[in-house]
Amino acid sequence: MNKTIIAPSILSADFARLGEDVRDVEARGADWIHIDIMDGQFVPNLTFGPPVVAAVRSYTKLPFDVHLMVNTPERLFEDLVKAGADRITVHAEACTHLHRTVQAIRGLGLKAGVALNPHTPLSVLDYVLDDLDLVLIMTVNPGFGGQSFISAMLSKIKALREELNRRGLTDVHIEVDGGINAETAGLVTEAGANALVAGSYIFGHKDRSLAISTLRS
Ligand SMILES: O=C(CO)[C@@H](O)[C@H](O)COP(=O)(O)O
Ligand SMILES: [Fe+2]
Repeated sequence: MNKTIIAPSILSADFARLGEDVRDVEARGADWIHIDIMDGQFVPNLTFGPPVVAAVRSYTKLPFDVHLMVNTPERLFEDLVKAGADRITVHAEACTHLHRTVQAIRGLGLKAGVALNPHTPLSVLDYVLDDLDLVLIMTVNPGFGGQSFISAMLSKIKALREELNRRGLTDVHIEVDGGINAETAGLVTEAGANALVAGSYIFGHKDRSLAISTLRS
């Protein structure tokens, strides 16, 4: 895992021209498309569901990295597979049976991730870490784009990287999400993150190619 993965979050795209915005960030060097699904329950905001994911699928060949900020996420899995999702990340805080939920994602042939809110300790992953493809460390409280990075998350990223190394799990991605920009990207990669989600920084930049290459470097 050498190259840092850049995943623009379409929460900050223009929803009236979502397909074109997704095509545009692919052309400008993005690696994954990060798709935030919110239910208005687990988080106060409400976005969209599988039909919108399916509608943008034909605009890009990039992997769809779906971040589910919903309660009982299992109910969406089959529709997300049909819509063309490649990776599904659920919140540990939203799953009563996290191990079973992770197995369900993998059972459908997708990559499985677990996200942790800023207050959630890494220890909730102790008995599931070996079954994951990705851990998403939230660097803001989930629900909205454009919030400020919580710097206390740097020690959490570092501790996770150390634990993954200790277990020999060098292929597990550490993704970060929230407040990632030209300043914070260096801090999180230094701490051990290798996949960076960025919404407002990329979609709000007048030169998206430069925004993506800046985050990657
Ligand atoms: O999951 C979320 C927010 O809950 C994100 O993926 C946001 O879309 C990140 O936005 P920025 O902080 O990069 O503007
Ligand atoms: Fe997200």
